[in-house]
Amino acid sequence: MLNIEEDIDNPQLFTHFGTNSPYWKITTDSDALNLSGENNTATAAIELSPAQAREVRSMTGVTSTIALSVAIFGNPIRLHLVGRKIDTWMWGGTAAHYGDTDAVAKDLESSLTFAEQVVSEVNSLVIIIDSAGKIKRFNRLCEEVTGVLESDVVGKNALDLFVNETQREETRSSVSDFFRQAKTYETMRPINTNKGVRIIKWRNTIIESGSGVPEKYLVCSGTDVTEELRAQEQLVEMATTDALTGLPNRNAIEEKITAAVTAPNPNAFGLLFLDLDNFKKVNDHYGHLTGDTLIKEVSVALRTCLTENDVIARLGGDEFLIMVATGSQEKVEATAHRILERMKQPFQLTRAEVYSGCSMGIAMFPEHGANLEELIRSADTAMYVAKDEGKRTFCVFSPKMNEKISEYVWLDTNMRNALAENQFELYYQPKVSLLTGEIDSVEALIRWNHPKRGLIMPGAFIPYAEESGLIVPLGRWVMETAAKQAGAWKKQGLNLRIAINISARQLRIPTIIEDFTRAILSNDLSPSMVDIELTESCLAEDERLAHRLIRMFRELGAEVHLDDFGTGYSSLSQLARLPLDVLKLDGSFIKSIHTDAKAQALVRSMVAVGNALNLKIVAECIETPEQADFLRNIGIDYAQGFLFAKPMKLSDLMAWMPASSNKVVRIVTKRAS
Ligand SMILES: Nc1nc2c(ncn2[C@@H]2O[C@@H]3COP(=O)(O)O[C@H]4[C@@H](O)[C@H](n5cnc6c(=O)[nH]c(N)nc65)O[C@@H]4COP(=O)(O)O[C@H]3[C@H]2O)c(=O)[nH]1
Repeated sequence: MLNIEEDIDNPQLFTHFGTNSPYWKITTDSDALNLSGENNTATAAIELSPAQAREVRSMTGVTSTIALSVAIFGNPIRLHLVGRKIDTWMWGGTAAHYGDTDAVAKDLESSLTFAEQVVSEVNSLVIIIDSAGKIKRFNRLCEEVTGVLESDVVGKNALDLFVNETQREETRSSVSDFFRQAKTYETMRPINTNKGVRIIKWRNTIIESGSGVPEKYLVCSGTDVTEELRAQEQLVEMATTDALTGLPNRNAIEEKITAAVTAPNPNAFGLLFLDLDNFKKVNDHYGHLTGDTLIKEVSVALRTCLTENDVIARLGGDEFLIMVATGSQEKVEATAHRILERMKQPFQLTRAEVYSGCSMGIAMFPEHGANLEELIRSADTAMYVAKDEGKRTFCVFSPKMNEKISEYVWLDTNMRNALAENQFELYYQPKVSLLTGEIDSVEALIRWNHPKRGLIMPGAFIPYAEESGLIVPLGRWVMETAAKQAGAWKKQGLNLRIAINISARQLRIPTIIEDFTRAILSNDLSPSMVDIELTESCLAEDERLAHRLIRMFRELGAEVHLDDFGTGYSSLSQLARLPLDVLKLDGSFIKSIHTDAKAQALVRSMVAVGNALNLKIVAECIETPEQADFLRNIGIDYAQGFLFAKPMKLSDLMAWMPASSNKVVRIVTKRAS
């Protein structure tokens, strides 16, 4: 271990400078070696020979030692200088005189060399700069990375050399703050390297100089984090981007919305929840690849309808969320209109040209939600209402919509139990011959006896059952119950046909024909005892499927009736193609039939169509004898309505039949098995 105090054998330095290790410096413009004590208390200029001065000036930026034989005020002394090149024009360090000078100097030099080697070889960029921003050290890695040699940069301003102009002033002030506060800190800076601009993470620490004039230095050790940052960016991008469309994903837009609503003075904005209409059909029909292409095309199209301040994200499937950067509801609605207009144009996909409408819900901040969850829920609710209102439209949220949604939630939980707990019941409404008054058949109409709510009519739950898929088990139950009833009547000697309603959604059940056949056979019936009522919407959804199933029902012996005729869009040619038995005129035409000439003309033309196609015609919702007379006079065969009988429970129907001799002449048994 080095003990400087004990090794002193010459008191000269202490006598002159008040210290055994005065500071030394030499500049480019003079060969005098300047020695000075602590706080410049005592100074001396020692003339060196040109060779000695050259030797001192050969010291590099890396600290090293040299020994010189000089005289101080005439007294010879062997001085050991420890120091380095400090500036482009100055060298400096600490001078000492030791008894075992060579050994000590060697020891010191090897420690310094070791430290220098560490600085040089360490796998970090190391730059040491002084409080004026001038470079003191620039290690090997810095040289490699920048292609600049240490000897060329020592004494030059680090910021001017390596920090780009835009960041220079900011960096300059943070460096001087740093010298003032002398705390270690980390910073990330782009620097120009021979591989282009790289991002370096710097750990900056202040150290006091160990030699020469006491000075603070900034030691910056840096690591190239460009790749790491890039990887992080990629991760962030993956976590916030929808892979299919490249749009922001749910996380990304939710973050934006949260930031917008939690800002100190939040601005009003609109949220637009968008869901494609009939996307499932495209997927089912053309396959998922085409479905994906459609989603991509739609995302491009949607962007063209937005301003650059709006944010659009794909939430998944065919759902998009748009944050419209305006506080005005009118402007959000204008955006929705633009989208609807754009979506009227077809999308050209590889295998097909596809029209894809959309339904949208709008929620405004802060009126329709104070936070992310409320806003998205409101926009989503409004979107569902838009779907419910016939799709290809948008709705602005209103609190009333929540009632509708809570009704859906109620239906969802209660309908599932209702089937298991036998709460459904079939009512029967007779269809009579207008000419004879005979009962032709009955229509089975479903009712729900809820233990608390009482009797619930089908209009209140069938649409929901269709949407949720509950229509599948419910429809099967109707089929089985109606067949069982027809079987029971058959056993009693009463051959009364029952018509059941089948919705468009039910036609898509692959086992529908099988279910029908099983219901008929297990009740020892012929299918001709059960008729099928389909609405025009069944034809609109998938005409080919409807056509095929109608044929199959008829091959089994069932009659197929087209319900609510006149309300849909069946063309004459379409009607002519369908193998139907009966056209059932919609009740809406009947209401004013005996007074309104327009309604009369319409009904007459529908009757003409029916006759031309050789179809039986049934009119529904007959409430007055005048309506019945008019319809009879224009040649309508059968009718159904409150005038004859309301839909009745089984027991009421059975009670009504025998006592109805003034209304019902007799029960007809046509095509009975
Ligand atoms: N104002 C008035 N109304 C009359 C008159 N005569 C009959 N009605 C009503 O008109 C509707 C006729 O049934 P729909 O057109 O098949 O229309 C049915 C049918 O589309 C559907 N539905 C009923 N039961 C079932 C079922 O088991 N399955 C399916 N999928 N749908 C059903 O629910 C709709 C409504 O059924 P309901 O409420 O029972 O309403 C029935 C019936 O009660 C009348 O003179 N005046």
